[in-house]
Amino acid sequence: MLQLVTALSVTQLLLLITGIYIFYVTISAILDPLRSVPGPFLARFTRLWYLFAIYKGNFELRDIEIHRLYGAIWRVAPGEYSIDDIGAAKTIYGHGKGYVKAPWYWAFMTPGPGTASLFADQDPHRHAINRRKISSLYSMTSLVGYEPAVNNCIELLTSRFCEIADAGKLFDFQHYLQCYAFDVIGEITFGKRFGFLDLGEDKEGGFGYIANWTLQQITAKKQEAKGPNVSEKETTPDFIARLLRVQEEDPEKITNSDLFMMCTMNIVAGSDTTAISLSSLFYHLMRYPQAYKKLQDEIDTAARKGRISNPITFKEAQDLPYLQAVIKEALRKHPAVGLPMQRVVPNASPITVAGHTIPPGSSVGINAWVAHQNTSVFGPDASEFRPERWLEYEEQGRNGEIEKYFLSFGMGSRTCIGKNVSLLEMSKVVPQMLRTFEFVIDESAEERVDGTGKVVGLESYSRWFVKQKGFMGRVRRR
Ligand code: HEM
Repeated sequence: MLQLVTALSVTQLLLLITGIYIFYVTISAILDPLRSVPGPFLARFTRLWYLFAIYKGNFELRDIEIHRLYGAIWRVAPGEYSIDDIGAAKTIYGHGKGYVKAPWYWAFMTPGPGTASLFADQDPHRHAINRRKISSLYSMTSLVGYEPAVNNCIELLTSRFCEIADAGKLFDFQHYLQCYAFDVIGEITFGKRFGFLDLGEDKEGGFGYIANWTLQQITAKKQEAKGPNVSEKETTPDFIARLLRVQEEDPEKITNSDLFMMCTMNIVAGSDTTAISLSSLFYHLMRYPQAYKKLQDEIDTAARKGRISNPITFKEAQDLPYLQAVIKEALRKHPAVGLPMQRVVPNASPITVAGHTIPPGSSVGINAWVAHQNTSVFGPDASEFRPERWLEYEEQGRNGEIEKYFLSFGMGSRTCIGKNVSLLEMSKVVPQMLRTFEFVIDESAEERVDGTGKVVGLESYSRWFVKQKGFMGRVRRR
């Protein structure tokens, strides 16, 4: 046999390998116990269909479209399924159900043995230990300490918008909201901004730039901690200072690689997501003038009656019901993550969706974009931006029920640890901007239209995050 193979030319060998591969995937597809699950033909045989669909940059829309065609489940790749089922969400993401993150998350792993980013870790035990180490830094009580950092960045964003308003310039909203989100998370994490708002521009270099910057800040903070100014050390409220204090007491508890991982995670997971959500919020306010006016009235009335300070505190912002409904609706309408959040079906807890029992080892996930367009949960107007729906759910006592399918921050044990931080950033910046400026979308903004010609949102580009582009607008002082 070996002699036969070695006698083949390179072309013949390649043809043989291709033939064996095609035979293998065809037999696997025929014998697949879930062959009745619908989906694109190619996706039965290869992951390439899924990879290509993601590469095109608008998978979230494709996912909605295909669910409309096939219902609650379709195959994205062999052994991998996209699900749209509120009952399944509890099983897939519920605490203690044993559904771990799928191998897809390896793409986000940090190099190095024994280390794993909190976001990508597939080991539930190690993940729980690491999450516990830092969860208090994201708690509501810790947030008060981060408010001055947010205030500083709001002040800078206000200065940039004043300059743009006075120059009568057209500007890209997404860009400035991105600068804001990066600088806030920089200041919260390291007590130091990236400086994007100071310059009005961000820096090229992606993850490499962030990793370098993080290392520099950790080194600087460690030096500072060794310095004589102990009183400053004790009052500094930033994230890294708190971690260093824990490390000093117990170096085993927070290792150097923990420090690096936790700080970079804040930047990587917390900046684009917040900028995307804020862009969604400002875009929808401008496209739904009634909602804009209602929010403006709520803020102006609260300011007139002295119910909000300048700058507004997080506590005061939480007491503005329409503002909170607008934030939630912006998160619902344009979730930051645009792919199904895939988990592996465990032996102990299989799942049945639309009559299909999915075997252990398969990958299943729900895409927040699909969930949030589900009309049986969010009503026939699910595709509309209507903040009032959140106030109605509350009145009807249905909040708990709806929350089960609100997936902007994920769900269960892997739910977003930075949720409160992002709500702090959003809740403060929106009223501050609206009481100072008037925003108008420009006709040159790039928008998505559906098959009927209806505008459905801003043009976006997605791989994992669904990032808006061409969000051009104007700002005037009020
Ligand atoms: C509006 C802003 C944000 C959105 C929409 C968002 C969304 C999400 C989602 C959907 C997940 C779960 C992903 C999955 O299951 O695959 C997640 C996890 C995570 N997020 Fe956020 N996020 C936001 C802000 C932040 C901020 C500000 C931080 C940090 C300060 C942060 C840090 C993390 C971390 C560390 C995880 C992994 C948690 C774990 O696996 O235990 N996020 N986020």
